[in-house]
Amino acid sequence: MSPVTPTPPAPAADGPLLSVRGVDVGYRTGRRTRLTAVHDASFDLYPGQSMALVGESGCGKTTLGLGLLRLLPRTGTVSAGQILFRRKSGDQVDVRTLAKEDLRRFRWNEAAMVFQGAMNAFNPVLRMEEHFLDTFRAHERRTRRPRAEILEESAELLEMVRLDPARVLPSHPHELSGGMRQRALIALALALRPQLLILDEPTTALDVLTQRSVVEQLTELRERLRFSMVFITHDLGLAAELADRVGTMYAGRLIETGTTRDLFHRARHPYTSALIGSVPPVAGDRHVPEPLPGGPPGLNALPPGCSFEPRCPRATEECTATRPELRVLHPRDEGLSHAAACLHADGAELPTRGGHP
Ligand SMILES: Nc1ncnc2c1ncn2[C@@H]1O[C@H](COP(=O)(O)OP(=O)(O)OP(=O)(O)O)[C@@H](O)[C@H]1O
Repeated sequence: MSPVTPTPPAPAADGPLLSVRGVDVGYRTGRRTRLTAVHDASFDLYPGQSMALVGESGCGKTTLGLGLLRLLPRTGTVSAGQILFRRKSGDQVDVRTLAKEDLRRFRWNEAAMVFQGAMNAFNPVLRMEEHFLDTFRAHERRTRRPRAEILEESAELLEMVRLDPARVLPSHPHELSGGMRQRALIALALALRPQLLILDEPTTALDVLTQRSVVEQLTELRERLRFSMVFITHDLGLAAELADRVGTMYAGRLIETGTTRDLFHRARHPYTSALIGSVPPVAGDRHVPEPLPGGPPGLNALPPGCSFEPRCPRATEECTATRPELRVLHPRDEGLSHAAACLHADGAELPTRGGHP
């Protein structure tokens, strides 16, 4: 079988692939009511970077991920900000302004999403080969290609994620294991060589060994195809392993961003520190996990100051009145600055007991 088509060179390394600026995302919750689930999100993602979004349930990670590709449910909208994306052509577009047809081409060709729980992503009545044929035919710019040619390329994609095409292509989704489906979904998402892959809890439904192999394959694929990744996870071990950058979200806001090392070793926001402290370490360091009591505030009843203040061991009176902005503490190029939204971010070091790399 012919080798997989060589990867086009990554876009000019002189600018970000994705520039998210002041993005708000909300849902309509009633005839006159709205809920802002993501507030003022801003970050730059450069070609080849992998960024994890972490935080407790309901903090807005999935909403932000879906918003970036305008894949929100009907009731959801990106209501403010810009999502600037450098296309393969080199032009920069604001994803918010793409017209329907252009948006359809943008997805899969330039950016693709791997959803949580691969079963729901596939149509149960279609064989896997149909899913590949449909994806290529619906999104490719080229003129209609013969079925055999597309299937050959699909087989190469499946081999790339170490699946046997002869077994997978004729099967229906339910005839495959969860791990096989998840890998097939990753292969499908990469079919048109997008520059950006957004993964929402890519390994959650899988057993530990299968998780491991999916993680290894993602790492390998990223080295080979050089796409950028934003992945949403509850699993801090996965974040430490797959990401070179992390963004912590709390109550709809990005409250700390930096390199993986910054967040796991030099966290400057008490929430990041508590989140890391609340899970067992991946390796080494035998700290006893300390649960983080309470939960994030309701999004329509946010406290006037810092949203984390009611749970924060460091909170002072000032924190009840002033909402801290995400402030750069350690500037670096390529979106890698360490920034935290805490009035006391310059204070004493916070415990980082994660034992993560
Ligand atoms: N379709 C929707 N309609 C209304 N509100 C929604 C909808 N989807 C999500 N929300 C609300 O938006 C907020 C953010 O949810 P989101 O799923 O983005 O958080 P998350 O951090 O990804 O959580 P999880 O880790 O559990 O997936 C939550 O308060 C949630 O209830």
